[in-house]
Amino acid sequence: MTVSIAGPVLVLGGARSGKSAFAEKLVENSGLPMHYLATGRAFDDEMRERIAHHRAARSGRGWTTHEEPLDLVGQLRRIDAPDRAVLVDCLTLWVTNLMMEGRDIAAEFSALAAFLPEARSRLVFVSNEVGLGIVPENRMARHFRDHAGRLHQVVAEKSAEVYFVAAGLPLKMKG
Ligand SMILES: Nc1nc2c(ncn2[C@@H]2O[C@H](COP(=O)(O)OP(=O)(O)OP(=O)(O)O)[C@@H](O)[C@H]2O)c(=O)[nH]1
Repeated sequence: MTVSIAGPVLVLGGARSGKSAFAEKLVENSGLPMHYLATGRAFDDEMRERIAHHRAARSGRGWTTHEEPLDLVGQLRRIDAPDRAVLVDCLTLWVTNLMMEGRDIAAEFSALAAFLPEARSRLVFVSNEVGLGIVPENRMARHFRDHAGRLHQVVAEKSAEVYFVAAGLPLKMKG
């Protein structure tokens, strides 16, 4: 059964919540050509292994993979096309990469917000909800948490559907 994706979709959740698997299922059920845009970078062997595992799990299932750690909006524009689904995994790693490179975070978020209503492809964004714990002691972690929270609000506002996934169970929050 195909289930259409009406507009941008945001899938939030904690680590190992099952958010990526749920987002992949949404895209696979759309019946559209499937593009996976990874923002993650392999900094060490453990991350290299995780990425290899994800690539192996997607292989043979019809996914085209793109890797773009920084220029998310540029890459979304480059691959934008009607009748195509694009899964972005994940927004929090994008924020991490922008912070590490000292990029203008507000300008990047505005560019994404401006692109969303123009997008022709069906977009599904995965992101980590990192704002539920105690206030981090470290300044950079506090900034990261604030940026992620702001970005989620921006994307949620422009999304047709928003989900929160915990323990593998999706809770629909919008749409
Ligand atoms: N560079 C690159 N990164 C990838 C690729 N496939 C997956 N990733 C990254 O792997 C990350 C997810 O890895 P995990 O840490 O295992 O997943 P998780 O977010 O903790 O767990 P879930 O809640 O189940 O999604 C994503 O954010 C992607 O950016 C790929 O082909 N290339």
